[in-house]
Amino acid sequence: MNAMNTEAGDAHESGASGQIDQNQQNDLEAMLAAARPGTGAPADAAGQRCGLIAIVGKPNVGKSTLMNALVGQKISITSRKAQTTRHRITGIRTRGATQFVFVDTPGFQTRHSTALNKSLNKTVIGAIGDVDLILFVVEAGSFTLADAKVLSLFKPGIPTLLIANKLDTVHRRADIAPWLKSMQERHPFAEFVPMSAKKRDDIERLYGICEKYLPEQAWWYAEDELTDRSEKFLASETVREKLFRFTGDELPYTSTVVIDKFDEEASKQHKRFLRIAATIVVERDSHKAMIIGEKGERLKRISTEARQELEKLMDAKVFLEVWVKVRSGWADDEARVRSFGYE
Ligand SMILES: Nc1nc2c(ncn2[C@@H]2O[C@H](COP(=O)(O)OP(=O)(O)OP(=O)(O)O)[C@@H](O)[C@H]2O)c(=O)[nH]1
Repeated sequence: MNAMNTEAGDAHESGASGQIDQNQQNDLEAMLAAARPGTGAPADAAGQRCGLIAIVGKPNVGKSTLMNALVGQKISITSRKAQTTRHRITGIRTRGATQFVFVDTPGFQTRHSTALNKSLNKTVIGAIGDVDLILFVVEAGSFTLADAKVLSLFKPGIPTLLIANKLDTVHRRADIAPWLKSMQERHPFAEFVPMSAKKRDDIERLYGICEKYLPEQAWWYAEDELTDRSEKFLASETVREKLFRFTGDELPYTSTVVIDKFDEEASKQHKRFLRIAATIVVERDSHKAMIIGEKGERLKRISTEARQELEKLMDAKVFLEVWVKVRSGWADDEARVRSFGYE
């Protein structure tokens, strides 16, 4: 794009001095239109960069917060509760000549080894095998066994940045330098980035650092695309976020949301009308009661907030039904985990 912009500038100057004729002007406009993203493959990818970036780390270190800040809009679901991100989610951001394609990964579970956790760990390994850059996120000043287990999965050869996140919570900044030195001995990190995913300036700096590691190639997506996940997936993530928000720390992370119906129907009153049915699957009757709440109040709030958010997200009128079902022990049952879509 840079090359194209320069040519456009030159043409404008010569046009102003009367040196460019109408045919040349038409040719130039056609050439610029062909190079514009979203109108088909660029005719000339000169100067464009594009690549995959995996954001990896143990649960709760701030991976979703980081990706949302980098993509500039909420895509992945964040919450104070660990393990809310189960799926591989991509966020896309195009800035200047560079397209950053982010892969968020589930928190790496080391403590329990149920079928669900094994499936999560497989997703992490799958996500980092074929990327151009890994952002390994840890909490600044801390390195635990869980961090070490994630780090041990990395294949040599993929440049890895150590993202020392939540720097704003470190009171003794003097401790960071020796800690970084000890990290240098653990892995050949390409660079160290002490930062806070909640600080705009740090996010800006991070784009500049990541850019260098992405190969020169034509963009894969249109300039304004943010995610390639389906609306159905976003619907289940939205219900799940509300579920965890309204149940706090009481509900185990093994609870999940399955979308049973996602239909777009014709409507005279609304430009889009979506009929969605979701089932929250829990392990125990007591969890079901907790979600439903006194006289169904809690489930009503979960559904209402999810519907309102989905209407904004999908620019549509949404009719949402939410059910709660008990499936005891499903997190231990490999076939069931697969039937819910966690490969
Ligand atoms: N103070 C501070 N808090 C942060 C920062 N980044 C993230 N957090 C908080 O840390 C908590 C966990 O953040 P998430 O982004 O959900 O973490 P995650 O790594 O995606 O977690 P999982 O989905 O469980 O794998 C949230 O309460 C965030 O608000 C930061 O830079 N500073």
